[in-house]
Amino acid sequence: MKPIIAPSILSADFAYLAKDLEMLNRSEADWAHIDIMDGVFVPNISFGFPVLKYVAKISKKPLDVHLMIVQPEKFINEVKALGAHTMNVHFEACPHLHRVVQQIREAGMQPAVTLNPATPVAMLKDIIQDVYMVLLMSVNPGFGGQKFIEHTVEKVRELRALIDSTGSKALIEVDGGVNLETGARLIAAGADALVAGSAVFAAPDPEGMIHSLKNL
Ligand SMILES: O=C(CO)[C@H](O)[C@H](O)COP(=O)(O)O
Ligand SMILES: [Fe+2]
Repeated sequence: MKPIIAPSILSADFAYLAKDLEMLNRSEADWAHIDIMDGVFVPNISFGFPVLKYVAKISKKPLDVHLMIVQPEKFINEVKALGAHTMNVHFEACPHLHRVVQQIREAGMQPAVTLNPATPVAMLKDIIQDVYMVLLMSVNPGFGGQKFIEHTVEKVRELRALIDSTGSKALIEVDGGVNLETGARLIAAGADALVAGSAVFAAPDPEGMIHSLKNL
């Protein structure tokens, strides 16, 4: 099966965002990955809902929303109003993760749990049956264009084993430093979905790069 490809608009040209979103609409991308940062959970601020309202208007791709913010449960209604497909919340930002996952599902979105590089896969044991997807960060969240953390490949294998041993249907998505080389190894290890920011938007032919990632 071909991987799900979710280009991250964090690396798009914000001055010409509509142009980049229209490129994504034409491309073989499956989802548009949306990185929301609050300057508290991560040391950077990206964009918020007033901007994303227009992104949602132009994008024809389902939105894969990655919230790098504290108390993400406060924004379930705002994410829902965007028409988001997936709402990714960080394990490290949610002391009451089970409740947040339930609330996301009740709001009609697919709940996904994201792990920082230093959070072990084993922490997911009691939530893996309840989530649509697990997003493994392969860089420390906050910035695009960082170097891929090698240990993520082993984490994908561990997560695949956990999913298979519990009968969960959770998808495995990986985010950070994904390109054709790291992407191929992640898929071989059992990843279902790849997020790619700079690999797509800094490529001479972004649409061609999405095609190449899709056909890894
Ligand atoms: O969540 C993120 C950063 O926190 C981004 O999705 C990720 O960094 C994508 O950018 P790149 O592919 O350039 O690493
Ligand atoms: Fe992301």
